[in-house]
Amino acid sequence: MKTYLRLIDFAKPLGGFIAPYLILTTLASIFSLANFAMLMPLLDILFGNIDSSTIPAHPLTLDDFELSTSFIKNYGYQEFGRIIEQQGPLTALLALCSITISASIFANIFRYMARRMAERLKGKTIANIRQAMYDKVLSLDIGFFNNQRRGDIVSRSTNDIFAVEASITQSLTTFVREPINLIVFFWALFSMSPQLTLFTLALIPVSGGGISFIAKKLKKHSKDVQSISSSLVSILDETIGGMRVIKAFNAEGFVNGKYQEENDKYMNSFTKEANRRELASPFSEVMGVTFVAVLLYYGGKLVLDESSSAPLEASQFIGYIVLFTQVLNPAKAISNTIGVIQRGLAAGERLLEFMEVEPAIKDSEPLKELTEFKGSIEFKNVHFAYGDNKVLKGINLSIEKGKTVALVGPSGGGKSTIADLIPRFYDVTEGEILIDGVNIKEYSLDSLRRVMGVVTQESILFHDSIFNNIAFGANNASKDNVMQAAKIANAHEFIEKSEDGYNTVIGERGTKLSGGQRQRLSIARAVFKNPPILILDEATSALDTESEKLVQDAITHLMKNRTSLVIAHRLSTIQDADEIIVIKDGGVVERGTHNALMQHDDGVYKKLQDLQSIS
Ligand SMILES: Nc1ncnc2c1ncn2[C@@H]1O[C@H](COP(=O)(O)OP(=O)(O)OP(=O)(O)O)[C@@H](O)[C@H]1O
Repeated sequence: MKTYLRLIDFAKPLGGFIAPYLILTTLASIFSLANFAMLMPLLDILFGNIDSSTIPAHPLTLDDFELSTSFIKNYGYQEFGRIIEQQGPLTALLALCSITISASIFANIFRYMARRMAERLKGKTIANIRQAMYDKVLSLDIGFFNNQRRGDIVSRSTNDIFAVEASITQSLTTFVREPINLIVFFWALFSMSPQLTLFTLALIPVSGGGISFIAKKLKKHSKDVQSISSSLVSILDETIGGMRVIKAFNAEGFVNGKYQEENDKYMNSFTKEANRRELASPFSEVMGVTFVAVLLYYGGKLVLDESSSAPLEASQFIGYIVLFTQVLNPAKAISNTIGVIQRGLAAGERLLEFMEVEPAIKDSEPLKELTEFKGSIEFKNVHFAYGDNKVLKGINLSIEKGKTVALVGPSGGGKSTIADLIPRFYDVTEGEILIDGVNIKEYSLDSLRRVMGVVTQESILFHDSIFNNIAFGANNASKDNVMQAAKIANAHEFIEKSEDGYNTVIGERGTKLSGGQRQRLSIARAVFKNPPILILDEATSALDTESEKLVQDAITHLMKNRTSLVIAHRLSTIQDADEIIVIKDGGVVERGTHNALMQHDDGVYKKLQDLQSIS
């Protein structure tokens, strides 16, 4: 119930929905009741039970109106009697049929209007949930995504949202609409024969109990189906992302086997769930027919037994049975909805579980704004671990304003991790990082990240125009500024040659561009942002000489007049750095200028340098 109430929150505000929906539904229900009730006078006209003798000695007028079936019946029969007397039974039949059609038209107009409202609510709910999911994804820290499969999140935001949406809106509409139908129809049934109606009411809990038992059984399987289907999305996502490798390694069969295995699991779970779900329908069907049969027997006895205290006319009894079948529909709808809700709740729990994840990195109060970078970035005895894996062990370093510090060292030593700590992609586990003497945790994340630009080893581009990729995150960027940034990053020329220039849409993750072009766009993006601090994970090693020179030039332009932390893989690029820090196994093993480090004959830097000059 708690889950349900929290999910309902996404459908809010409900104020504008409930009242009009209630009114429209009540009107629709009253008109359909009128529609079905016409059967009784119809039968009575055919059997000759209505004629001029049904006009009482003191005819009823509308002043005598009261909301009871007996008034409506007597008044109606009196009027039909009049028509038969004056114009014959055929005209009365015609009048009756016209009333039936009109009632049906009105019932359907109101029902349609109510449905439109319900659909709008559905659309709104789904949009709200999607937005909340997306907001949550954006708010989470990078570390979260290391442990979570992407497909799982994608699946939650599609399959689970649909299940939740169906269950919430269906429950809201069913639980508003069907009780009204039940009240209206039961009111009619009750005033036609209290005895018979009390009898049916006593039977309802029996079928209700059976149906809710099945609904409970449904819930467990739904959870299995949802989680397997998200695993399928994950595999598909990984397959598309890794298509080159799959093909190059002839691994189609291998990945297909994995997919098939999950798919079979899905099929089995799905079938199990569907079998149970489908059981609900025949179960309630048989229940309904049994109901009617019991009712036929009991009601038939009342019709046949002339001496009964509450005798029933045959036409009334037939009318009663028809109305009663209409009561079964809402009852069935309610029981179906219980099944849908159970499924929705299983999906809803998964969604809420995701929405409850607190980002590990967030602003702490009171906040300081880092408006301008004035002095230095300092690492003081910084330790860091990914879970239990201790990666940094007591790093001390300082980058003065305007200087360039380069990190070099063997792969896996912790260089990228050091870089990730400055924009707080991760938080230190021990020690502190200061900017202008203040712990970076005291600054707002927004202002901290505003003063720095990050160029990563892998150029991350979005499926959008080149213009928007360069001006990423900025509203109303001017064409001149974007072009200027592209020129500095040596990207202007190739952009101009692309089919639509700056408006060319690059494929997903920039697949339509070469590696060097992608990197120059990433650099242009950093130039455009124009941050005082630059964090650069160099990736020139993957490029050919021509392209590398263009990228290297771009980087040199980018670093001009900035404070930079550069992770260098090609040592030739950082020889002019103010300080070179050699990182190995999570610690600083050497530091100094290029010339100073080259003096240590058996130093790590010298060895790395020698290795690279051989290759
Ligand atoms: N997201 C992560 N989750 C867990 N462990 C990680 C994660 N990223 C890196 N590591 C581990 O942390 C250690 C340091 O990695 P890091 O990427 O900082 O090294 P690096 O010096 O930048 O290496 P390279 O030069 O190859 O890029 C490695 O042992 C790596 O396995």
